[in-house]
Amino acid sequence: MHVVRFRARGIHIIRSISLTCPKRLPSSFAYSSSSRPAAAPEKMFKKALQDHPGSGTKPLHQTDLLRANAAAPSKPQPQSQSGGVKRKVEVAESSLGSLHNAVYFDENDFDDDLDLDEPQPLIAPSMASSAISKTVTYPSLDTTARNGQSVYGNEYSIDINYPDLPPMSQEAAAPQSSMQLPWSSSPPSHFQPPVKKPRTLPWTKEEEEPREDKKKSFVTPKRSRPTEPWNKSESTIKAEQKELRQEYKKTQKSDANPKPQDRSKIASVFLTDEQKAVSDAVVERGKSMFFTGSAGTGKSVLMREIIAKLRNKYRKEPDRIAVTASTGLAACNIGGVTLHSFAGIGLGKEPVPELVKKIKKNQKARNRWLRTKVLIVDEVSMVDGDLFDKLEEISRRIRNNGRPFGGIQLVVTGDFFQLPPVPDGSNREAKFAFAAASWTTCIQHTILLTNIFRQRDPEFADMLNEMRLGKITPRTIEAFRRLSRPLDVKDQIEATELFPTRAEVEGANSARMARLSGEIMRFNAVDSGTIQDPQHRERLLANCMAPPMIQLKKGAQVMLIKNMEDSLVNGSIGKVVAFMSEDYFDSYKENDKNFADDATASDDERANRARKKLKPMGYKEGPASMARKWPLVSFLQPDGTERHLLCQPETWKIELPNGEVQAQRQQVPLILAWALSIHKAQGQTLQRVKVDLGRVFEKGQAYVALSRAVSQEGLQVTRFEPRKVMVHPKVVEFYSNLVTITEINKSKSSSALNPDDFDDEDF
Ligand SMILES: Nc1ncnc2c1ncn2[C@@H]1O[C@H](COP(=O)(O)OP(=O)(O)OP(=O)(O)O)[C@@H](O)[C@H]1O
Ligand SMILES: [Mg+2]
Repeated sequence: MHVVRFRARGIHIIRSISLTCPKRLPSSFAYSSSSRPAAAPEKMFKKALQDHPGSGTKPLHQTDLLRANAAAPSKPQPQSQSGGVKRKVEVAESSLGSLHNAVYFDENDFDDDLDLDEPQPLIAPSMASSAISKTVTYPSLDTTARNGQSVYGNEYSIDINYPDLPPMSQEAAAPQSSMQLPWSSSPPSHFQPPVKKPRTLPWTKEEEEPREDKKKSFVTPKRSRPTEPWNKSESTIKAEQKELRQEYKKTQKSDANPKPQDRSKIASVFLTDEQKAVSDAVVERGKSMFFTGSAGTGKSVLMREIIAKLRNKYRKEPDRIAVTASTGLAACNIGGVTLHSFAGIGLGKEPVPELVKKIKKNQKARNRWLRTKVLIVDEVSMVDGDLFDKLEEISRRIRNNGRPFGGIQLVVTGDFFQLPPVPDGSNREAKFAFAAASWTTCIQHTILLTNIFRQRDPEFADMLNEMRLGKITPRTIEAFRRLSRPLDVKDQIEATELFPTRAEVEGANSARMARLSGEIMRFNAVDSGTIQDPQHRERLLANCMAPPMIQLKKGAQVMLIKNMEDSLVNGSIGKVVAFMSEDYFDSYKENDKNFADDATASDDERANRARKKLKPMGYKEGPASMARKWPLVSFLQPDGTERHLLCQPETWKIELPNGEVQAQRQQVPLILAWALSIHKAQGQTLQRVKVDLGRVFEKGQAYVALSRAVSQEGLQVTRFEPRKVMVHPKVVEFYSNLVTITEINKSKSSSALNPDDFDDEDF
């Protein structure tokens, strides 16, 4: 891949001009295509990461451009279409405050730290979920990308041979909160993350070689006859010793070679060159970066990788990394806290000196500011510019360090074409973070990611990119209007309808639930954490993806809201097929031969037959049936297969950088998914989506909603109106500075970038 650097106003673009079809990326993805050979992208990138001096507010001169090599892109990049976007863009009315209240979580996102000094209870481990799978043919299903949060479900794996990854170090794999608390007397094993035991139904046996531990659980271990220790013969002792040695060898072997499934769960995603370049710049060189790109360019995947690597880098001082996001929902998704919560500024309305006083009074908040070396900010498009400036000044003052952001390294991501900052109730128009006075001094490098992973169809990706930039051609308008037809689906999974307001979502989901017959099963969350005040805790958890209570019935359409395994990820859609206890579920595998003929039966039939067959075998309905029943969900996978998961409670944490879990929720990892709010859908990848554009009212909403879909076949759009595609002119202007390189390269081929421009001295 060729990498070109462009520097203007403190902005660098690392752009792939040529994808020489890297191992992991099918060449159909070579969006930005050129046939020139690559020239040491690593070196060029190093050059691109040259320390940025001072404010970086130089005006854009063409002489500022550097070229990595003589290869100009043979075809303009999709993003480059915004270059010179001068057309009038529609701006939505500002009086939308009431609608915002219905959609966004306003003060719920902004907690204060008053209760931080309360004692910390031990954290309960999350319960394991169990998975089973079988193959079913789903006609006309798109087989494209999975959910945005899956770093394991690499949808291109069919095309590419990946090398085996080395196992991740334990420090990297274990979440921060699993570290032993210094004051605790519990043994270290109590702080290890719970081991998940995937469970397999018998009919999956032919497809999947059972893992070592499963094999063990099926086989009754050989035991030597009990003998009094003083009454053992020499040969018995020798036999026992031999057995012990073999056992020991086995355990050693399995420790050295993690099971394939475990490895897939902890394995890193294969980053593309541009993603890797960003990761190296952040982790190895400590650069302050903003990486952005269209929906589906892997920003979230990259951010998760960066967080994992940084956690590994600072494994001895985990509180050096602060993981934050603009909203509670986004924070919950990456296991962090809101930016407000991290800062300890409450709503943050006061002037900086008052906020500084407030923080200084709060020892924990003050310590956070002093200890933090890297501040991660996800979904920055919803961070207010004035807040960014305030935080920058607060950091300098509290840390007594005059460098930008008090010397803290910033790692920021998001797409400003997506949802904008939440208005604060005043009439003031929300200010984007990039418009903050301190933005250019704090962000040393801006990187535009260009490979779109979510949509494999380049035509669809182009349509969405036009929409993103607010520059829709008549041809694209026509194409979107053609998508008003109902989806042609032959299985049970319906398209998830996206709505702008929560009320619409709740209305749609309850109407569908009411249509189902059958018993309602209610699942209440178990909340805990260091915040003892129930209201405060509730406020913190209000933005958690998992609801405090969920009602389900057999046949309910649900979305998985946690990454479980490579193909069962946040965003997977499925149907509840049964409710059963863990013991009952286990009975399947223990009696697998009895169910071998069940492959064609429905899950209900299977469960009934199982019950009948188990009874004569000594299965008692007693304790097992009294035990808590969990939803068994049949999930649809991108390749058209079906996979079953017994959905037992998972844990969501609101965790401070020092590992303190302010609040946590244990709940079944499901939400109803006939309908979903656009706010909750942000960041998701969905196979089947339905959007009524007549309802959208906010800039970026239409783009966020439609760009969740992976294919045109899986997208239904009604009332498509170009005027509904609202783009903020300031965002267009900001991005136009990032993408004018193609134009400039085209018009000024003599200023072709030279590889020598990427010498290391530039750093
Ligand atoms: N390097 C990669 N290799 C393969 N697939 C990837 C890679 N990076 C991302 N993906 C896949 O692309 C899809 C979109 O990724 P992701 O959600 O990170 O995009 P995003 O830029 O955060 O999108 P959005 O702006 O909508 O949040 C996911 O299915 C993810 O698994
Ligand atoms: Mg994302």
